[in-house]
Amino acid sequence: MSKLLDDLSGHFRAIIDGLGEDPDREGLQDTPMRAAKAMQFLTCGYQQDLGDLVNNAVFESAMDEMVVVQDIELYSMCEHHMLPFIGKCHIAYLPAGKVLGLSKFARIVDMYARRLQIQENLTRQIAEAVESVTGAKGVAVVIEAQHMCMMMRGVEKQNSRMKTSMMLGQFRKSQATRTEFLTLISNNR
Ligand SMILES: Nc1nc2c(ncn2[C@@H]2O[C@H](COP(=O)(O)OP(=O)(O)OP(=O)(O)O)[C@@H](O)[C@H]2O)c(=O)[nH]1
Ligand SMILES: [Zn+2]
Repeated sequence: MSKLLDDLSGHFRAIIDGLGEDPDREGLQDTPMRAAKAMQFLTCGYQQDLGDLVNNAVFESAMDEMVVVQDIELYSMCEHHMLPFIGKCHIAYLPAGKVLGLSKFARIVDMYARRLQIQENLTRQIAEAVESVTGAKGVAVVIEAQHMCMMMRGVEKQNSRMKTSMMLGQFRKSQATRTEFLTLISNNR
């Protein structure tokens, strides 16, 4: 077992103790280590590298129209409360001679989502990553998500959703390109 995991497990034991629970009672004995492993998984994006993740899956293509990958599930952790926010991510790009392997969009989303985040920064980081690996003429990212810190505590609003968008290159310059993207993702919902 790694020292990091052992340390994290010790911290979770202290949290359980701090909550007034008995970390040694039967049901909780393995909980600190389980929680440590779960938290390590939920933040494993810190250990990933964009180049390794894309693994050269960038292919030459004469395709120069918009490509959209819609409804990529997203699970992240808000950096203010360390509670989950959950939603969907839509990505579009205008290829400039190169297209990216389809699964890599989801991998890029996960790499940045599995960190402590705010939704706005997550949206920007995904857009910039897609731009840097594809050299696209434009990239657009929209995320719609629900934040557990708004639902389970605090203002306790169950139906509000946060929508964020990041438009780069042609998507920022051209209203028509932006509208085409937003129309495409609003169909078939
Ligand atoms: N902009 C943005 N805000 C977020 C995100 N996740 C959580 N927050 C907000 O971060 C803010 C933190 O506010 P604070 O007043 O410091 O914390 P708090 O007392 O727990 O706030 P309440 O949630 O209002 O009870 C809250 O308004 C949260 O709703 C996010 O992804 N983006
Ligand atoms: Zn929060």
